[in-house]
Amino acid sequence: MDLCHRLRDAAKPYWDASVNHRFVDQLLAGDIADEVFGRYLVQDFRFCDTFVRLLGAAVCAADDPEARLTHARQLSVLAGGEYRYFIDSFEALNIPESQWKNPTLSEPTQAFIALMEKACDSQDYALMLVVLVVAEWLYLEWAQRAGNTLPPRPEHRDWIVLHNEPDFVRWVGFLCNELNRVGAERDFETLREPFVEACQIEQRFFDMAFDGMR
Ligand SMILES: Cc1ncc(CN)c(N)n1
Repeated sequence: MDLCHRLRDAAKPYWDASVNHRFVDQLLAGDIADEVFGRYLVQDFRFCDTFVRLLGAAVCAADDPEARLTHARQLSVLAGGEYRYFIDSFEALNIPESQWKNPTLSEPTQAFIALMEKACDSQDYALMLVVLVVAEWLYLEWAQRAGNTLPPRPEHRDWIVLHNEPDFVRWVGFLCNELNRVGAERDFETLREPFVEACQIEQRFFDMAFDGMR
């Protein structure tokens, strides 16, 4: 079994709970409450801001010119289509700028930002890849649960498609190959710990969307 699959196995309870979370069930069915989805998107917009910093740090830390360019290309996706998605969705959900610009950060948002900043500050490419792999591979797995019929509302449908379209599949494949490559010589425990922590936060992030709801 390759390193990424060993890491995923080590985090199995949190990984599976996230991929099969009721948030995902309701998003795929298109019947997620606007209040729940809106709360999630406002927090996720803040997550994505630090995620951009993490990708920028990976551009600096990567040990291979081709890998640097692949990370740089993905930055343009975040700054382009994904940014547009957030702005359009805030409008569709009637969330004013005053609410999404400076929200109070939820506990899992703070925890994820702290984990990403720690990886940035470490200048350790393998640690950056651990967080990138969890964030992207776990999202690919839940988005691949989508069947042929996607929900009709663009804010639901596009969030799924952004995470299962062919370019995203290739991006996740690249990240996993990179972690398998640069993590091969590393002590497993030093990678397992942040990997499991990131999976735990992913689960709490979906939980948070239902805060105050039944
Ligand atoms: C919390 C979280 N984790 C992962 C992703 C996918 N980039 C995201 N948008 N938000």
